[in-house]
Amino acid sequence: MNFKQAAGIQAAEAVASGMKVGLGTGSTVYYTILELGRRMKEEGLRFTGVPTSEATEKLALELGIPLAELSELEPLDVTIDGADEVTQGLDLIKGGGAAHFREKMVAAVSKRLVIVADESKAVGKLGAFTVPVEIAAYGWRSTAKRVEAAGCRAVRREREGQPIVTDNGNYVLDCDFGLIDDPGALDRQLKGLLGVLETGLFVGMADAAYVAGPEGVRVMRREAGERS
Ligand SMILES: O=C[C@H](O)[C@H](O)[C@H](O)COP(=O)(O)O
Repeated sequence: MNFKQAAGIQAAEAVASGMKVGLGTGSTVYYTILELGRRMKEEGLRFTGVPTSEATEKLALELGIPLAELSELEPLDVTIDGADEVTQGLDLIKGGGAAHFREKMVAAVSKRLVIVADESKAVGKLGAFTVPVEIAAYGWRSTAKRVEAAGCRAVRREREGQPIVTDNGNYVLDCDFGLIDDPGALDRQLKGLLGVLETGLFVGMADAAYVAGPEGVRVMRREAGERS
C-alpha cells in the first residue's frame, strides 16, 4: 500500500452513516472515495456526497455514491480533501489539480475539513509549491499583472501550449511568492484584486490532517476553538 492510499483509507473513518460529506479532488482523496464506496457496498454505510469537481463527481457516480448539490445539503458534516502543502498549524496550499475554487466553497460550509496527504506535503512554511490562483479568462494578462504586483512571478497554467480551463470556465495562475510569512494576509490581498476569483491558500479551515509516511499514518488535529 502506498502512502497516499494509507492516508486516504484511514481518513474515511471520519464518515459515519447519515452524514453529508464533501468529497475532495485529487490522487490521495481518490483512495478515501474508493474506501467509502467499499464501506457502502460491504458494510451498509449510508451517506450523501457533494463533489468538488467534475472528476470526483464521475468517480462517485461510478461507485454508486448518492450525490447532491452543495446548496441542497449545506451545512455538511465533514469534507475530506487532499492538499499540496500542509503546515503543522494546518494551513494549506491546494489547487494542484485546479479544483481549489469549488473545494474552498465546499470546505467553507463544512463543520469539519479533514486533509489527506503523504509526508512529502508536510512543510514548515507554505510557499515552495506555487500558489494556484483562479482568475477570469477575460482580460487574464491584465489580472496577471495585478497579481505580480503583489510580489510574485505568475505563470498561466497550460498543457501542451493550451491554457488549462477549470470546471468553472476560468484560468489558473501559478504564483511563486517564495516562502509565505502570512498566508492569511496574502489570501486577502489577492482576493481584493480585480479578476481574481479564488486562491489555493486555505488558512484556518482544516480541522485535521491524516499524513502518511514510512512510520504509518499520523493524525494532526487543530485544537478546539482554533478554527477561524
Ligand atoms: O486542485 C486539486 C486539489 O486541491 C488537490 O486536493 C490537491 O492538489 C492535492 O492533490 P493530490 O492528492 O493529487 O496530490
